[in-house]
Amino acid sequence: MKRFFGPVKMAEPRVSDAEQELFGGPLRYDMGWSHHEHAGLDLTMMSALRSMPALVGATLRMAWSADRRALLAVAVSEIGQGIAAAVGLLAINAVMHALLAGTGSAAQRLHALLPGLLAAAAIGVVNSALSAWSTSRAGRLEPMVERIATTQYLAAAVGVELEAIDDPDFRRLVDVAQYGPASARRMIGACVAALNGLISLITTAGVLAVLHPVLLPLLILIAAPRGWGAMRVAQERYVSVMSWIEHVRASRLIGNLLTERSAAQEVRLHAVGTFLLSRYQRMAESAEAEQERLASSKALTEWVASALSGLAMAATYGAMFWLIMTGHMSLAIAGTAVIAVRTGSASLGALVMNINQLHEESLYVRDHGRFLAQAAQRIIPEGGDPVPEQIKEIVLDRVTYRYPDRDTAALDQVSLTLPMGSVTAVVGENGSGKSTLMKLLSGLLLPQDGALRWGDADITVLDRSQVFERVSLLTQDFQRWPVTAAMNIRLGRPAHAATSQDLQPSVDYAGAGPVIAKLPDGLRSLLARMFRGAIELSGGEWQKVGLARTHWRSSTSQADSVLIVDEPTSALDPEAEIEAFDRIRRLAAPNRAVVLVTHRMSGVRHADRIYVLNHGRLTEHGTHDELMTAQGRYAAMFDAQAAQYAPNAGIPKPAAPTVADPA
Ligand SMILES: Nc1ncnc2c1ncn2[C@@H]1O[C@H](COP(=O)(O)OP(=O)(O)OP(=O)(O)O)[C@@H](O)[C@H]1O
Repeated sequence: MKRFFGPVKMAEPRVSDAEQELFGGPLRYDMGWSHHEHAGLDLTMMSALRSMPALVGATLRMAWSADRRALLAVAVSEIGQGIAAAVGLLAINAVMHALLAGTGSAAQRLHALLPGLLAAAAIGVVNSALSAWSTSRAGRLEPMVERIATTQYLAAAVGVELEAIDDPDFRRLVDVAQYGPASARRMIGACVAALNGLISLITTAGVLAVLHPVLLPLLILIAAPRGWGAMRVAQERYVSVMSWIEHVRASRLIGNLLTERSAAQEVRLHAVGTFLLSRYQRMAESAEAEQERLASSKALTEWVASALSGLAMAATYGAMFWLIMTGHMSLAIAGTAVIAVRTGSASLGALVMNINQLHEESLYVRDHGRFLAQAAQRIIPEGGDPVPEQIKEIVLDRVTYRYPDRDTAALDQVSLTLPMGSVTAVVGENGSGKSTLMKLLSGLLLPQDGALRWGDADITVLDRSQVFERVSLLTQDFQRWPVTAAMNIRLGRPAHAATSQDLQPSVDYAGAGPVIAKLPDGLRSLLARMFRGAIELSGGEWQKVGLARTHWRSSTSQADSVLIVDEPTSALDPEAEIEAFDRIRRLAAPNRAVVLVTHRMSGVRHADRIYVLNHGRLTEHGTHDELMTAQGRYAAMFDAQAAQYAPNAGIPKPAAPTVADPA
């Protein structure tokens, strides 16, 4: 019994050996993120039914705000169809009476049939016209609702703090919620159909109750098992989708890697292709096994539901037979009742299916709603004090930051000052916290301890959008937008209109002139390999376009600002690298502080101040000469790099292996 009526449980994850091998275990949601809000994961029938009105209400509110006239038109036409169905039944009842209970000759009885038949025909015409009207209005509403839900989803995703995007739980919610808009669209159709079913059921039930009171409960008995079956199947499917979503995503990821350009070389050279392909197949097979399990479970549930419904149908006809035999029901009424029970059970069955679809879709709409609610809590706050035009310096005062899923702080009590007009370099080993420091400086992350001040104002009281306005960022993994070269530069400050002439100084500044000259359409060339006629640039060429974008951003604002460059030259050849560092230094202006993060020690020696980060702590700072004299970590890093280029250093000898290589 529990198998059919208990809460839907997630299938025990069966770990495929491919998953174990590639990911170290099963890739499944533990549903923990759902649990904390809705204790006991609301997948019982009653809780599903309880939460549905609110979710249907939310979708209808979206439809109302999209086009209230269309929504009203749908409601009116559906109510009209329901009334037409009841009037149609009454017309049939009149026909039955004329046929079975009428008196007179056959011709007279046929004449008496005519008004009822004509009325039924006219009602049929009205009904189909109303149905067509409803279909056309619902067809208008559906894409609008999907668009509104998608826009809400995207707006919420772009508006949240960077910390939320880095949070794995929130990221999962972002993934799950993407199904919400399409479900909201389908909910409109399901709402319309459910409304139609409900109204025609109410009217049919009204007619049945008038014909004989016992017919109504019997009608409900027929449809109840089907309703239960449909809901149960929907819940099982939802739980399955949720528990397998990571698995599906992982096997899709492997599939994509096999065809991706960036992986093409290793796929071939290391024979990764055939290896991953076999794992992909094994993972797909375990997903297929889950589909099969679901289909068998669905078949069993539906079979039980149909059997129970069939029993109820037999009981109904048995009761009618008994009523006729005992003279409690006339033959004419019984004839109409048979038709009404058939129409009623059909519309009840359809209603149940529609409510089931509503329920299934509402589960996804609920995730969408939950995402919007969480995003609203993690949104970058709007408003705040304006950032003063002149700020003199940006100060970090004993700032600490720890990523949500980490035990140790990425930055620990870091203090530094960035005066306007200066170039500050930050160096340190991999993972020492340089990029985290840049995210804090730019206002993308907020200090968890300590303070970050722009001039005299603490960043927490400032209008963050104005802080962002003042920051230019060039990172090594800057976005390569699949748009034209001109737009790639202009996206540094998209709100600022720009002609090709306006962008030319930025192109010249970045030394990107020869790159653009090589393109078939100059700045108008599309830079995206996936589109026909588009061009792909090399890594170094892209970096020049990135530098031009940064210049465009910096040159379009005169207010005091900060320019952050994080490994800007990683893909540049030695000559271009020297030029690039020179250009970056030249960007330091009286109204601009430049912060440079790099592993290339030659690029930092001319910086006004150099800070050395080690395991999230600032260990040294000073000018190049001061730090070299101090003979600390900086001097060691600088000497190590310089030694590789010293004229008499020769080719550096590889260190002797500490463990003998058996190969
Ligand atoms: N989004 C994140 N979520 C969790 N931990 C992170 C995240 N980003 C960085 N970290 C961790 O924070 C620490 C500092 O990382 P950060 O990227 O700031 O170092 P970095 O000095 O810029 O390194 P690299 O020179 O390799 O670019 C590392 O231990 C890293 O694993």
